[in-house]
Amino acid sequence: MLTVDKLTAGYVADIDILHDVSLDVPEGQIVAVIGPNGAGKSTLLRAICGFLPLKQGDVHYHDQRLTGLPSSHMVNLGISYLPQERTVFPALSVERNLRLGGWAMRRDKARLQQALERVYGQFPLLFERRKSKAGDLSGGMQKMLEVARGLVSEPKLLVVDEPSVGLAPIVAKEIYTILHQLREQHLTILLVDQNVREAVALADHIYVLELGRNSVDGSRQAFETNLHAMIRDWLQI
Ligand SMILES: Nc1ncnc2c1ncn2[C@@H]1O[C@H](COP(=O)(O)OP(=O)(O)OP(=O)(O)O)[C@@H](O)[C@H]1O
Repeated sequence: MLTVDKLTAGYVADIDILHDVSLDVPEGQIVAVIGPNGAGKSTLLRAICGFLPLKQGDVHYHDQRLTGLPSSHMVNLGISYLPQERTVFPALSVERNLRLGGWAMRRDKARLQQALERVYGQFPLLFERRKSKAGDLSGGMQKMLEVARGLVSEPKLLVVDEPSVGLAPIVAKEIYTILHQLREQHLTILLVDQNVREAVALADHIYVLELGRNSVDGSRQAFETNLHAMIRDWLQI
């Protein structure tokens, strides 16, 4: 569904952060990218989603070349990107935030209403707080709102960067429960995560990025068997 082929990118002209990175995200699967701090995981998602120009390589989504397309096109193609940074509009209500997620369908009021009802069905806590200002929600609920807002547009591919960063472990657990539910619904997800254990538990296939390059990749089963050795390697203990 999504193919990244030998992608090279960086923030300034003469320094590359990613070098020849390749990966495949098959339809209906969850693919996780893990790796040490600064490996370039967030940079990879930014480059895939059009927020950072590629210096070399290609990104294809089905038969469409994404390379060079502006990030604003992604939602029309069925791709929803949830960056690591907080992106809720704190002064707007939960419902107004969700409606912004359905911006592309704003002229079709019945469809937007249906999409909201579907999302409220998945996130009953957000329905209860629909009139609250998003800024009054806890950090965990704000992240939940971001995920829900990303789903209003009925994406085919969800690109998620570090969904649990900054959240207390018990709250992070709720976010992973939501991602597991999305997996049951066969949504295709590309996930970047520092939480190796959760990422491996969730993903069908895992890629390790080190110093901006592909390291190993393999199935969840292979990683579960090797997880301890891998974490020891990273921590160098
Ligand atoms: N906006 C930016 N401008 C310039 N350099 C950046 C920018 N964002 C990240 N970098 C640099 O790119 C490199 C990779 O960072 P990136 O955030 O992609 O790594 P990461 O694997 O996601 O790590 P982390 O898990 O710590 O976020 C780092 O050296 C970082 O300093």
